[in-house]
Amino acid sequence: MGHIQITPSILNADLANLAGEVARIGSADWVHVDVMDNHFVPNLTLGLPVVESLAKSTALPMDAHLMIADPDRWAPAYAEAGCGSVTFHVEAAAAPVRLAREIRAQGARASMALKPATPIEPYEDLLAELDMLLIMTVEPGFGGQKFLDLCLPKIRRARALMDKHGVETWLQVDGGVSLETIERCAEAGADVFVAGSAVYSAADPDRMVAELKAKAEAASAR
Ligand SMILES: O=C(CO)[C@@H](O)[C@H](O)COP(=O)(O)O
Ligand SMILES: [Fe+2]
Repeated sequence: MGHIQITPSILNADLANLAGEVARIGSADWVHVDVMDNHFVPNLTLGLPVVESLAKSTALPMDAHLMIADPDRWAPAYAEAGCGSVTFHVEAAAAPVRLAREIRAQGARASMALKPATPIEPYEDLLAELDMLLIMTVEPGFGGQKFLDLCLPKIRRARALMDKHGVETWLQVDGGVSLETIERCAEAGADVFVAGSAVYSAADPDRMVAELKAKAEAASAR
């Protein structure tokens, strides 16, 4: 298991002031950027030119979460645009192994996401190709949704498969992560935590990042 990392999602931040919003989370490990295309998910956010500008405007590494159709076409470009980690959805990818290799070849960490109803078991042999596995804990598309406890057994099974194969793959959770739910995720074996509304609805977002991290660290040590 990697060390505990917090990657705030800017989805519910002030999108007219992205650089300023990212400056409010200086102690975060990554900035999580949700790219939605209104095809793979019923929502539209931002795309490559905005991500490229944002990557230049902050010292924090960018964690791009691509909720788009045809990631095979687009994901390597996000790595080229300066994202340190690029996540594609396996439900949308035509050739996930080739895509993960292309992302790595561009110098970024390759990550694959699973929606709540997508099982991990068919992808067991892909884990070594991935730097991170993202287990969604809400249906992708919107911030501020309620955490789905039904995803916890999958997090445990994914962690067990990673241990079995001895891989260094990080295990990220995304959706409804808060001070109330983060311990459950950490106890189940997650080590990278996306938090959107929990961070940006807090009076002091950077302090919330620290509080989330402390809770996850304590829970993962148990
Ligand atoms: O990918 C997504 C939603 O599809 C997430 O990154 C959310 O945007 C996180 O927001 P909260 O659920 O933490 O409010
Ligand atoms: Fe996300």
